[in-house]
This record gives sequence, structure tokens and C-alpha cells, in this order.
Amino acid sequence: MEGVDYLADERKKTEFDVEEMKIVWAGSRHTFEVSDRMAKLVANDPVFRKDDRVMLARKDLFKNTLRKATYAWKRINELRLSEEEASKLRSFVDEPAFTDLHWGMFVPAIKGQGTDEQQKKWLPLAYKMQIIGCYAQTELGHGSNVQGLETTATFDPQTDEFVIHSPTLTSSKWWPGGLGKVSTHGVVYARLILDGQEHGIHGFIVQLRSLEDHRPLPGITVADIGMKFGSGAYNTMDNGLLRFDHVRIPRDQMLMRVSQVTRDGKIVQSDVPRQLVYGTMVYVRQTIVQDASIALSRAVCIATRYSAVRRQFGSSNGGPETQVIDYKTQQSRLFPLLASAYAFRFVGEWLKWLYTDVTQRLQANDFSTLPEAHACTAGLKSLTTSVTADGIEESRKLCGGHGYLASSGLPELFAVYVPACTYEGDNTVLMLQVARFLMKTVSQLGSGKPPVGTISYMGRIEQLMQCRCAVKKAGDWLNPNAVLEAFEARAARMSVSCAQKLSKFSNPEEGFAELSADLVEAAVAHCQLIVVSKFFEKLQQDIPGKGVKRQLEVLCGVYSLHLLHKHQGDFLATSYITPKQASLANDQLRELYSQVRPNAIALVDAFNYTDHYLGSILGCYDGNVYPKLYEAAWRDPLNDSVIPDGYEQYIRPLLKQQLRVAKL
Ligand SMILES: CC/C=C\C/C=C\C/C=C\C/C=C\C/C=C\C/C=C/C(=O)SCCNC(=O)CCNC(=O)[C@H](O)C(C)(C)COP(=O)(O)OP(=O)(O)OC[C@H]1O[C@@H](n2cnc3c(N)ncnc32)[C@H](O)[C@@H]1OP(=O)(O)O
Ligand SMILES: Cc1cc2nc3c(=O)[nH]c(=O)nc-3n(C[C@H](O)[C@H](O)[C@H](O)COP(=O)(O)OP(=O)(O)OC[C@H]3O[C@@H](n4cnc5c(N)ncnc54)[C@H](O)[C@@H]3O)c2cc1C
Repeated sequence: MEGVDYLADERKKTEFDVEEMKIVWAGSRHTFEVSDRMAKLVANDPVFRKDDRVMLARKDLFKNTLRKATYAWKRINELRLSEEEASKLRSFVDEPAFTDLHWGMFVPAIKGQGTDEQQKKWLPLAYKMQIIGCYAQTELGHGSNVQGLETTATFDPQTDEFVIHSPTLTSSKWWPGGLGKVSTHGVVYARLILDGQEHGIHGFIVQLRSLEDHRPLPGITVADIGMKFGSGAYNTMDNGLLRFDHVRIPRDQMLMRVSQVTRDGKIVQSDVPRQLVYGTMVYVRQTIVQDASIALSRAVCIATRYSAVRRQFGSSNGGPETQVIDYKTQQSRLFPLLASAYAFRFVGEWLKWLYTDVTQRLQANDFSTLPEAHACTAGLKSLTTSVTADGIEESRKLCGGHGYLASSGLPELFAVYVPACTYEGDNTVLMLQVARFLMKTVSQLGSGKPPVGTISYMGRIEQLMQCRCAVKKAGDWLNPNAVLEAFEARAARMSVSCAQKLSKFSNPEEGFAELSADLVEAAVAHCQLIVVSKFFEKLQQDIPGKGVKRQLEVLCGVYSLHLLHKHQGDFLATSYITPKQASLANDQLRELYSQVRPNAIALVDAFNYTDHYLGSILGCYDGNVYPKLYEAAWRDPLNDSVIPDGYEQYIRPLLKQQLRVAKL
């Protein structure tokens, strides 16, 4: 029935001010207002419809994306949207496109690694989209190992040019988004060669296609790499391959903020550390952490609303069956994901602050916080994307059979999201970077340089190695200090244990390789501690609105205690807690689930997602799921005719043949 809210009874149970929670989720009233306006603008424009997307074949899918992306650009200009509004609008269009890489990597690479003159030359063209760029780093043979890239950039002093070349098949660029069919330019990463000497990996702005007829320029071979995981999904993107056959570019197209090559072919290092060549990855990893909370909250919103609609078993005297959300097993799978979405939102907000802070420091030639920024962005990218990808799949299972329908929105969300565990750094490779940072920190303890920031807890290593959990009853686990100390002691002890084992190896690199699985576990423990502590820090802030802070405290409890329960092996093995204390944590967790239950629908309403953006019948705001599923089935092209295409050719002869067999 039109206009009936099937979740109204659920919404009546709410114990907090949802409108205020929307502001907390958005980050500020201003961000909420911009988001809300852009989401509605996209939802109300038929050009941005996406319910037909899963039916499209690759070529139509790609063209459809071009149409939407260029229309979005037209609207951005017509409405004179700010950068913030434009970026929100693009995200609500909700379709991976070349524009993600143009705005998300090409422009930031020039901003971060280009000199002032280079920025002055290239950015205005990019801002007007008079050139379209991609980020061409990964090759067929090397992705994780950036130092292993094979593409060469050899300086020719005769002509004052670099010669960009792909010497082997494995040196072909492979994967860059937007490269396959759209980009006119790329920031291409290559080994710098000066007078026969190698000088590491640097970025170069290379024109790839003609601005007149879009044909590849001489010496350039470029194409799409082919279909990817899932139908629809990330196949809207033209991930590309690229080969160079001695392509010449002017010397001033090497991005020269970190190192400069002079007219006579000499390299000059600026004060800036060479790791800044990796700066774009740090920037994008930070945005990926923010996006993780968005993707996870979408899945959780769908699974929560549907869990309140869906009923199974438990009917007495002909009354309604039990809402599946009331099953403790459903709650124990769903509510930690809901809490994780909020936790990732807050840690993402903090990481954005950290990134802004490190950027300002770099501009003032203060490079001291770069290693921590790298470890935090790498580790949190790894942790949040892994949990989110698994969480989307768990949300699909939480929706039973209907979760497997494309119209639930979950299969596509999963297929689009899951490469986040790989791109911008494979999640294991990134956790190993965190482990290196941890081992370095442990090895420097006592050197007189106290650890700061997210690693400052290591400064209390002696206390953390000896302390024992003081929890006596379940309610003691609501004390933030008890929880924080538990996570700090676990992380510190796991790191120290790895460091002790490492010290037994005569070759540290061999030791690191041998112990890498343990090291990853220590790094995960450290990253989980960061998320927990940033959630607690959020709760220290002034949070207005009836019951809002209380709900966040409950979610923070769910987030930390479900981790404690899930990883109790770590906490027990490091002897910080006893089995009894682990069991009390679980008792408290169950109690917290009961407190989430009446507020669950309101907690997902606070994400403020339009039905268009959610793209899910199971997650629709009014909960009117069954009629919508029934109608959607009839819209499938297979139901255009009662007798399917192919009946005469295949089904009829088959049935006849079976008759003949029966007669024999
Ligand atoms: C329906 C729709 C629904 C939902 C959609 C939802 C979400 C969409 C979300 C987002 C969209 C975003 C993006 C678009 C998608 C895809 C784009 C993808 C792009 C890419 O993938 S680009 C390629 C990325 N490649 C990588 O990440 C490679 C990973 N490898 C590395 O980073 C390095 O090689 C590695 C592993 C760090 C090792 O490097 P290397 O061997 O050189 O270093 P060392 O280990 O020797 O370390 C040297 C030294 O340097 C320090 N360091 C390393 N990296 C950095 C850094 N980045 N910054 C600062 N410092 C760094 C390291 O710690 C060492 O320091 P030390 O000497 O120990 O002090
Ligand atoms: C959808 C998508 C979009 C992308 N977009 C871009 C783009 O725009 N531009 C771009 O340049 N690239 C892009 N990439 C490439 C991406 O950045 C790489 O695929 C990624 O960095 C992983 O590298 P790899 O493929 O070499 O993985 P590999 O390193 O080959 O990983 C394979 C396995 O080996 C393991 N492994 C590797 N090294 C180690 C180690 N040292 N220790 C332990 N285990 C290890 C990994 O954990 C993994 O299990 C994209 C990739 C995808 C999937």
C-alpha cells in the first residue's frame, strides 16, 4: 500500500533523537545539509536511475556510465556546485567511473607531487575536465612492490626530454581505472634513468590520447583489461592496459616536488622525503577508510530493516511469527556490524584530521609525523575494508534467500566493494607495513625518544606488560578505562612477543618473513585499538540531542566487547584476562544487544540514505518489501513473454526426445 510505513511500530520504539544522530553521523550540520541536498537531487533525477544497471551488457553498461558521468558534470556546472557539493553528488550517483580516478587520484597526484609551476599549468585544465587523467602505477608483473616497477623514463639531454618505455610484457601498465577507454593523460610511475644510472620510481605526466580525435598518440598502446568480478558492478569502470614504445615527453612533465632533474640531467633532491612519491596513496587510503563506513552502513541498513520486516517461526494462537531481528543469533551477527559502521565513521573522521595535520606539517617542512600517518592510513585502510567486505557478505546472509536477489542491492554492493581489499595496497601487504612500524617502535623503546600519537601507549610498556584485568562483574566492562587497558595490553604484548621472537634471528629480514603471520595479527590488534580509542574519544565530545550520546555509548560497548569476544584467544594468551573475565564480557555484550534492539531501525535511519542510494527493495524506508519484490520479478526481461525465447529450439525438442525414450 502506497504511503504506509511498515516499520512505523519499530520507529516508535526509538529512545533517542534521530535528527540529531543524523548530524553526528554526517560530521556536522553543514555536511548533513549538503549531503541531504545532493542525495535528493540525484534521487529525483530520472537520468540517475540505476535499477536497470544489472541487466546491461558490458558495452551498454560502460556507455551508460559515460552518459551519467557527463550529465553529472553538466549539472555540477549548471548549478555552480562547490567542490564539496560536486564530490557528494558524484558519490550519490553511485557508479564507479573514470571521474573517480580523475578527481580522486590524478588531481591529488599533481597537487601533492607537482611543483607550483606544474600545478599552475595542469590543474586548471584538469579542473575544467579539458584533460581527463588516471593514475598509472601498477603493472602486469608488479603491483604491491612499487620499487619493482619496470617502466623506464630515460632522460635524453640532447632533446631535454624523457623517453618513456615499456621494456617487457610484464612492464605493461595494468589496472589503472579510467585508462582503458577514457583518459587523455596519466600520471605514470616509472624508473628514472639518468646517464645510465637508476634513481628510483617517479611520477610523470604523460599524454595518452589525442585531444582532437581521442586516438592513442604514437608509440602508445592502450585498451581495457576485460570483465571483472560480478556482472555490472565494477565493470562500469574501464580499467586499462598501457604500453609505451619510446614515447617522448618534455622534461618538465616529471613531477618534481620531491626530486628535480636539471637541464644537464642531474638529479637534485629537495628536503622532502622520497616517500612523498607515495603521497597520493596515503591520501586515497584515508578516503577509503571514510568510504568503508558508508559501504558498511548501507549493507547494515538493508539487513536491519529487512530483519525487522522478516518473520520466521514462533507464531502462537495464529498470531504473527517472530521478527528475525529478535533472534539473539541474528543480533549477534548484525549489531556488531552496525556498531562497526559507526566506529569506522568516527575513526575515518579522525584520520581525515590526521591527514590534514600531516599535510600542513609537510608544507612547513616538518616530516616527523609521516611514518605514523603512513602506518595509520595503511593499517586502517586494511582493517576497515576487510571488515566491510566481510560485513556486506554477512548482511547478505542475514537477509536469507532474498539477500541473493540483485534487487536486494547486496550482491552488487559486495562486487563493487570487495576490490577495496586489494586496490590501494593489498590488505596483508599494508598490515605488514604497520608491523614494521610497530617493530621499529618497540626497538626504540628506552632510547629516550618517547613514542607519540597512536603509539604512545607503548611508552607505558612496563605497566602494560604486567597489569592484570580488574573486572569482577559484567557491568565493569562498561568502564572505558577497563576496555582501553585491555586493548592496549593485548596490542603491546603481541608486539613485544613478536619483537622478542624477531631478536632471535641473525637476519632480521628473514625473521620478519618467517614471523609475518604473527606480525599481521599484532598489527591488527594495534589497529583495532586505534578504532576503539577513537570511539571513546568521540564520546568525550559534547554530543547534543536526547539519548544520542547514550546510544553511542551502547554502540561503543558493542564494538569493543564483540572484538574482545571474537579475539578472546589473544586476550587470554597474553594473560591479561582470565576465562571468567572473558565470559563476563560476553554477558555484558548480550545485555548491550538488548539495548540496541529497540533503537536498531532508528540507528540505521540516522544514515539518512534515500531509497535511490540504497538501491535495495529489502532495505526500503517503508519496509513494504513483499509487494515490491513481487512487482520487481515481473520487470525481469525473462518475464517479457510467457513462453521463453529458445523454447522451440531447445525445450520442445528435449521434451519430445524424452517422450521417445519413454515409449521405448
Ligand atoms: C555501488 C557502489 C558502492 C560502494 C562504493 C564504495 C566505495 C568506493 C571507495 C573508494 C574509491 C576509491 C578509489 C577508486 C578505486 C580504485 C583506485 C585504485 C588505485 C590503486 O590501486 S593505485 C595503486 C596502489 N598501489 C599500492 O598501494 C601499492 C602498495 N605498495 C606500496 O605502497 C609500497 O610499495 C610498500 C608496500 C609500502 C613498500 O614499499 P617499498 O618497498 O618502497 O618500501 P619499504 O617497505 O622499503 O619502505 C620504505 C620506507 O618508506 C615508508 N613508506 C612506505 N610507503 C609509504 C607511504 N605511502 N608514505 C610514507 N612512507 C611510506 C616505509 O614505512 C619505510 O619507512 P622506513 O624506512 O622503515 O622508515
Ligand atoms: C578494481 C581495481 C582497481 C585498481 N585501480 C588501480 C589504479 O587506478 N591504478 C593503479 O596503478 N593500480 C590500480 N589497481 C592495482 C592495485 O593497486 C593492485 O592490484 C594492488 O596494489 C595489489 O597488487 P598486486 O595486484 O600486485 O597483488 P600481489 O602483490 O601480486 O598480491 C598477490 C598475493 O600476494 C600476497 N603478497 C604480496 N606481497 C607480499 C609480501 N611482501 N608478503 C606477504 N604477502 C604478499 C598478497 O597478500 C596477495 O595475497 C587496481 C586494482 C583493482 C583490483
